[in-house]
This record gives sequence, structure tokens and C-alpha cells, in this order.
Amino acid sequence: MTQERLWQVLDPSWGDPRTLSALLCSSVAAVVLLKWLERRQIQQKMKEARRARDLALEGMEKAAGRFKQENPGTQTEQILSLTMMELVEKLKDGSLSPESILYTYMGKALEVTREVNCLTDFIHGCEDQLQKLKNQKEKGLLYGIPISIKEHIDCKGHISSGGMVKFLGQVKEEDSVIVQVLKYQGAIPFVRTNVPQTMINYDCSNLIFGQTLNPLNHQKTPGGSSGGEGALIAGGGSILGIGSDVAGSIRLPSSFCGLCGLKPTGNRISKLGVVSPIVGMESVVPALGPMARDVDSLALCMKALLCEEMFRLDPTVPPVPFNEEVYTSSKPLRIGYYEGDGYFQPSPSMKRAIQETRKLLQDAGHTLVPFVPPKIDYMVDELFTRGIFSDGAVHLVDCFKGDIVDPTLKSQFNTYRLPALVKRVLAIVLKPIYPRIARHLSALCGVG
Ligand SMILES: CCCCCCCC/C=C\CCCCCCCC(=O)NCCS(=O)(=O)O
Repeated sequence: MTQERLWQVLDPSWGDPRTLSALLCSSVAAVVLLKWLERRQIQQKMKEARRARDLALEGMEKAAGRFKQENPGTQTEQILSLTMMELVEKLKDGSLSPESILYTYMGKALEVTREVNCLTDFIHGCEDQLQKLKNQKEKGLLYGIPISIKEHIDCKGHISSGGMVKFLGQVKEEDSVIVQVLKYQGAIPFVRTNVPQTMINYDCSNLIFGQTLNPLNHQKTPGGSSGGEGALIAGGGSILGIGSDVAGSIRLPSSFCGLCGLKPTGNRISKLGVVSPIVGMESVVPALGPMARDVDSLALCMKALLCEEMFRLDPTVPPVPFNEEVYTSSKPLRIGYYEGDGYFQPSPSMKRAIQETRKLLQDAGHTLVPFVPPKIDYMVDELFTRGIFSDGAVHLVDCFKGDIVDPTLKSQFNTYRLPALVKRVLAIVLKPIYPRIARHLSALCGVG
């Protein structure tokens, strides 16, 4: 149809067709321009956050450099080679000073982040905490131990973004309860570590701070979501870190980076002062927990955290201290294990690790009982996925207004953002061919 014919068909009462087409074109142009401006604004915010990170790390480098210059005899290599328990002992008997350990780890953490991009911030208040410790008579269980903190756990004077633009610019006025308790026990929080956007991801990338690499193999991810912690500790830049986990976020990076990690029982450790794009999670409870190079360090950290001070700061945490008697008991245990859960296919190396562990435990006198996890499909789809996304992922998707989705999250996010009706229809259509995908889509509709 020619343009002339089109003008003839259009009802003249609509107005001049030329005006109409001009209006249409300018509306499209305005939308494109607005989108472009919005994207530019988002990118600007990301750039500012990155710049703040770079400035903070520059400050950290200067402080570490100054200490090195003023204390040329510091045994850096020796300090970095000690286990956390050895550091604790040497700090206690005074043969090592908290500052020599803190500044040594600051220097090493900077080295590691240059290689794998695991740091998002330097906690400048660590130098105040150092001074405070010097004036304290009582030495806490973690006296003088530098500790790294996952990025979404609040530290006074810093932002907690979870890799999301929405949370940038909100400088926290208080330390989270866990950070307060760590300081109370004499630890020195000194750096914050990278996370994947939203933290609902097993990679470790966001568009603000970038992708974190695995120090054992740069072609691989350190895992997520506590991937910055995993990379930093495995690279030797921290002796102890705090991560969080609802479905593997401490355990996966610990495994990928050759570390030890513990996801405590939900509500065992206070989560007051932690940012998350998912609200609720009442039936699938996330937990904060330690990551380190050995089990003794995890146990000491748990012992330090489960104290009166935490129960006082967060009365919702059951006041149950660390059970030393159970932990140190050598009584033989009855331990259940499985090689595969029937849902996720374990790799041959995972199967081998299970068998090797089983054998070690049996040789140590424990009784090992194989079992098959019951109702696994129901557990994953109905209890886990529907539990986490009980609102049909509406709040999570909402948090992306004014943000750009990281490529590592895109396919996952595209499913979350589907309208509930589309998810429901797709679940019905796909059920006969892909029952597992159908169940997942149905669970993503949430409850109600
Ligand atoms: C009980 C484990 C079941 C895993 C089922 C996975 C099914 C796949 C469905 C959706 C993918 C969801 C990925 C969830 C990743 C969660 C990673 C994590 O633990 N993040 C920590 C969030 S926290 O709030 O900071 O603890």
C-alpha cells in the first residue's frame, strides 16, 4: 500500500496523518532516549561505586605500605604460613602483634584481588578496632584475627549492595550484629568480598564490581554466592571469612576453592543487618557462617559467635552456646550418608570424595549408614523453590527496576520475570515432555 493510499484509508477525523506519524515517531524516539538515559544513569551509579572501591583499596595499599616501611623486619612470609590456631596462640602469648598480622594480611589481600578481583571494599575502621584492642584488658576468643566479610553484611560507614544498584548509596549507620560480635571477640574486620548479583547464583559476578575468578584456576568460577570469600581465603589473603548460605552459598565456594565452610542451622547466628533482594525466606532459612582453611578455625569462630553478646544484641537467636563437650567428644557416632540424592548427578570425583570420607570415618570407629533422601522432587520443588520464591519472585524482579541484569544471571532471571499465568501455562504444556522443568516453573509461581 502506498503512502498516499494509506492517507486515504485513515479516517480524516483522526487528524492530519502527517501529524499522526510525526507523533508516533517522536514517541518511539522519546522512549528510546529515556531508556538510553536510564541505562546511562545506572552505569554512572555503577561507575561511582567502582571508583569508591578503587579509592578504598588505594587507601588500604597506602596504609599497608606505610606499616611495611616503618616495620621492615615484619616476618610476612612466616605470618602468612601460620594456621589460624597458631596465630591465636602467638597473639595470646604476645610473640606476634595484632598490627603485624593485620597489615600483612592487608598487603596479601591486595595482591590476591589484583589477580582474581575478590575485594569490594576496605573497612577503614579496622585501624580504629586495632587501637581499641590495644587498650582492652580482656582478650576475646578471636583477639587480633583479621577477618573478611561478605559484601551484603552491613559494616558501619559502608554500603551493602548485594551486587545491585538499588542498594547503592545507602551508607549503613550500624554494624550488623555479626560484625559487632566479631569485634567484641577481638576480631578485626578489614575487607569486604564480592558476590554475584542478588546472591541467588552459584557464579560470582555483578556489573558493579565485576567477575571474581578462582585462584586455583582462572578459567573457573570460585563458586557462589560467597565467591569473593572463597577466592580471597584460597588465595591466602584472609585467614577467616564470613559468608552466607541458603542453598550452597558457603558450601559451594568452599568446595570449589579447596576450603572448609560451615552453614550453621538457620537462626543459630543473627542475620540482623544483612541485605537481601528476597524478603521472607521463612521456610527456607538462610544462614551466615564461617569459611576458613581448616575445621578448627570454623569451630573457634562458631564458639566466639555463640556468646551472650549475640544473644543480647538479637533476642530472636536461641541462647544456646557452643557445645564444647559434644565437639571434643571422641564417642563413636552413627553418621548417615548418601552418594547421590537422585536429583543432582554427582561427578565421579564427588562420588570418590564421599567414599574416601566414609572410609576415613569408619576407620576412626564411627558407624556409617547409607540412606536415600526421601521425596527429593517434593523437597527441591515444593519445599525449597516454592519456599524461597513464595511471592512468585515478584519482590526479586521488582528490585531490578533501575538495574541491568548480569549476564551470569540472565537465563535464571528471565524465568523469574515471566508472568505467573505464563509460568502456569508453560508448566502444563511442558509437563509430559519435561516434567522436571514443569515442576520448577510451577514452583516459581509461589504460594497463594
Ligand atoms: C536444597 C538445595 C536445593 C537446590 C535446588 C536448586 C534448584 C534450582 C532452582 C533455582 C535456582 C536457585 C539458585 C539458588 C542459589 C542460592 C545460593 C545461595 O545459597 N545464596 C545465598 C543467599 S543468602 O540469602 O545470602 O543466604
